[in-house]
Amino acid sequence: MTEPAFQDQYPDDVSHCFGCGRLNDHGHQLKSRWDGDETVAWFRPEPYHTATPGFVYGGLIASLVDCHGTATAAAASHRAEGRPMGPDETLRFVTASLHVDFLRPTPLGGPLQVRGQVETLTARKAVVAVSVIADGTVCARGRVVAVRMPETMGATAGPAARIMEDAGS
Ligand SMILES: CCCCCCCC/C=C\CCCCCCCC(=O)SCCNC(=O)CCNC(=O)[C@H](O)C(C)(C)COP(=O)(O)OP(=O)(O)OC[C@H]1O[C@@H](n2cnc3c(N)ncnc32)[C@H](O)[C@@H]1OP(=O)(O)O
Repeated sequence: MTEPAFQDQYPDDVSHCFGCGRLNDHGHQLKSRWDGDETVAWFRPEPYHTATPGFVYGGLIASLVDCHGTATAAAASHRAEGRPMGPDETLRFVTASLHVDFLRPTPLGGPLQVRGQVETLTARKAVVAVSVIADGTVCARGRVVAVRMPETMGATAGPAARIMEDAGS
């Protein structure tokens, strides 16, 4: 049986992210899982994710790197601390820094493989290297610095909570 994706184990209050939130009907709903010591996610860009005809928009690629990187940070922290993932037991990370190198045009049409490797991990911070691969060719490489989420960013912390409620999500 396939393991549930990291993002499917996030508690509701952090599941509205445009890149990966399972409660965001308008978002990408990226799903990341372990593959040995690395992590992997698959995403098939739609025709409307175009940069120039036939190629994927770079902002979408950055979004995939971002959400796969932060999810990898959360999962790696759980693994390192020997804590099971789940809605009551959450180590939450947000993006402090997002760097992407676009090595070659990314073809639109097939699935993209997004792979993550943890470079460094401390209690408060993870650095994750991410590759975006189309048909076996690495088209973009990124690096995400993910930091444990401040309490002030939770969904119940500000105006966002009200907006989400109004939107019915
Ligand atoms: C597997 C199961 C999982 C289960 C459960 C998981 C739960 C899921 C939880 C959550 C999911 C959320 C959904 C995903 C989100 C998607 C990603 C986004 O779009 S997030 C939005 C964009 N990001 C922001 O809006 C942050 C805004 N910035 C901040 O709030 C702060 O600046 C923050 C928290 C990033 C840093 O806070 P400070 O400034 O108080 O922290 P200081 O102590 O200065 O830094 C901590 C460490 O980070 C480094 N650092 C900080 N900023 C850096 C930067 N820009 N570049 C490099 N390093 C940086 C520092 O050098 C320091 O490192 P040293 O500990 O000394 O090694």
